Amino acid sequence: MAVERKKTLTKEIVNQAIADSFKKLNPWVMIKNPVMFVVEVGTVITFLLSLAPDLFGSTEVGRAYNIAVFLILLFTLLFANFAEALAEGRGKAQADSLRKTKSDTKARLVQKDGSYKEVSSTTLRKGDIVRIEIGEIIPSDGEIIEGLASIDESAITGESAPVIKEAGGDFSSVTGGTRVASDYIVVKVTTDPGESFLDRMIALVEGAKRQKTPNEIALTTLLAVLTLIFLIVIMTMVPMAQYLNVKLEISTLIALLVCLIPTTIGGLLSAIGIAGMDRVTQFNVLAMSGKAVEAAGDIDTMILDKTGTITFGNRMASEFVPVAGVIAKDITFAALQASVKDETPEGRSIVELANKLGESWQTSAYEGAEVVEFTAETRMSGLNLVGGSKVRKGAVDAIKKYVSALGGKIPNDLETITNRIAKAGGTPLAVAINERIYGVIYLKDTVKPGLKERFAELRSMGIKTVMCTGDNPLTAATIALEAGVDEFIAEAKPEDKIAAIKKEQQEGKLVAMTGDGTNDAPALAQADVGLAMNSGTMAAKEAANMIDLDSDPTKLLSVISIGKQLLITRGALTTFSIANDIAKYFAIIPAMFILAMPQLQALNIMNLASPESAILSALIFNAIIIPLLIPIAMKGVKYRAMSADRLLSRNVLLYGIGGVIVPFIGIKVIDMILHGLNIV
Ligand SMILES: Nc1ncnc2c1ncn2[C@@H]1O[C@H](COP(=O)(O)OP(=O)(O)OP(=O)(O)O)[C@@H](O)[C@H]1O
Ligand SMILES: [K+]
Ligand SMILES: [Mg+2]
Repeated sequence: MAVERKKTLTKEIVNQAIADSFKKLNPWVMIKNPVMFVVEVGTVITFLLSLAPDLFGSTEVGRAYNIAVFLILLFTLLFANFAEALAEGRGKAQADSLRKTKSDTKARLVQKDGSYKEVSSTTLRKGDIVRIEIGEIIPSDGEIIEGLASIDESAITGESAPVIKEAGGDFSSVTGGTRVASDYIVVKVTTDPGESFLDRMIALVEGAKRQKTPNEIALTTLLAVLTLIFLIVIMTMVPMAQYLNVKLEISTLIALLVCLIPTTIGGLLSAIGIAGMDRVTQFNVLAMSGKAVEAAGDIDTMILDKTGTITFGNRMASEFVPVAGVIAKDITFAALQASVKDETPEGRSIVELANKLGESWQTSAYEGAEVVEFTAETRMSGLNLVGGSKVRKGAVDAIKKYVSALGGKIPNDLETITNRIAKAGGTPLAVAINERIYGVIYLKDTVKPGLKERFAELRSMGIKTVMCTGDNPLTAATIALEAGVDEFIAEAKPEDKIAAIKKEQQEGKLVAMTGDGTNDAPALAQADVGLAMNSGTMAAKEAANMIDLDSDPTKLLSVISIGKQLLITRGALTTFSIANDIAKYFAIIPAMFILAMPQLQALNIMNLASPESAILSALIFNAIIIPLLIPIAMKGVKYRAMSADRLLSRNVLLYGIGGVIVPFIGIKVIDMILHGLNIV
């Protein structure tokens, strides 16, 4: 396995994170986090005061006190940086291992005259044609235009079982860096250097292009405003204290400010976001943005495509059923004619079955015939023969319409045959030559196992599942029942899939869509969360904002849990951070004013050893709470499937009340230790 994804924190990652904690002290980096930037300014000022205590006027505190405040502030910064660096660490390690996969490979470029030329994979551009033989690494992303091969994708998916890829249809895309395990393929390159799937994956896991999510930006703004308010409050204390004849030391004011501004959440905020994205990657899902992961946490409706998503999508012809008055040989031959030029897996399986039944064809007989390719729009395909005959096969309703328009009659038993196939979950394709319907092709597909239980889980979370398919209503109903989705939409064209999503969105709902085909691409782009199957087409993968490397549609369930967990963790630690202030008030304010106003003794409920001890204890608590909370920030607050209201009240209670009580105990304990050690 080339990618070590399951590995937790290694010694190297921790060492690297320690080094990065110092690098991140760079003010240009720090200014992106206003709360910690204020701490950094305070650190610089107390550093200067440690060198020259009288720098800003006469003082009564000693140099040692200033040095203590400076060091605690420095550690506060380092702890916050460490949290972020640690969260980034695992992704960086994974990116390094992916980069090894990307190392320069040789490519066999197919030239205009059909001859081969060996070139470096880094020179390949969009539109180039390359041939890859058994055992070789695929040099770039592309679509197979010739051949069928099993591909070992373990380099990117970590999954060792090879997958079959072939020209035509929804399983034709290959990824640079994967290996051809059998046969050969000819591939048309679809990306220019530097823009490949692997490049994007590396940038993603490394967090190079990580952008703050709207939620994160909103919270950062709120924290910055809180910081500003506390800054103003503390500045107005100075004239007030002068009036009361109390001397307020600058280092004490800075300590107070740092204790009151939300440093806990400010220090952990980006670690929470990065770790959330990393958890998604652990599940073999590539999320292009944190925004998509957060949106997943709030999803109301999930729309799934059928073929290739709910089913495996390797639809194979299993039977040709003639309508009354047509002999078996004629329907078989009609089906064959309709499919000789159809490069989709469905089309090829029809040709194979016809061959097996003893029908063959001469290529020469079809020279000059006009190919009518399958589209999701027409839901038909076929040939216009030189003699003028038009052979068609396709979705039964589409063929019925086609034949009726030509003045043809619909056979009486067509419905019975179609219903039998559809009720078994198969896809019926009607076959017609001109205005006459000959019979039906039975295409078989298999529902992926284990879907029912997982959709039931989604239901218990209050999420509705809707299957949206191009297939007929009866097949759709059968598969919907077998898979356990709540609703289904049949005979859907690409625009109907978009319309279904828009309708839900207009009702104010957040919609997730999973799909694999080119026809799903617009819908994947329209959805708030678009999850493409890795087995699917490039178009689908490009339109989506998440890709499941295991091609499992229920993977969204894990992403939803992670999204919810991310939102809850952020909320819980914000609550905790702000609730902490109460204890710090009671520790510091009495300590600052007690000499001038003995009445304040009543506020000194914590009974701390001395004013200095009170301030330093609060500041130390403020610093060490950051590393103590790193495990929660990284792992996330445990998420249990329950209603949003219960979840909220539970967390407010736990982290709100905990946030008030914990620092009282913590500060008191630190004070006792400092006093016991005779430090203050
Ligand atoms: N090669 C083909 N030639 C003719 N008709 C086809 C062919 N492939 C599929 N069809 C018909 O067209 C319909 C629509 O196909 P499309 O690929 O858009 O959706 P689907 O595969 O049925 O469902 P989904 O959207 O869930 O993947 C199919 O249900 C089938 O009836
Ligand atoms: K604080
Ligand atoms: Mg599909």
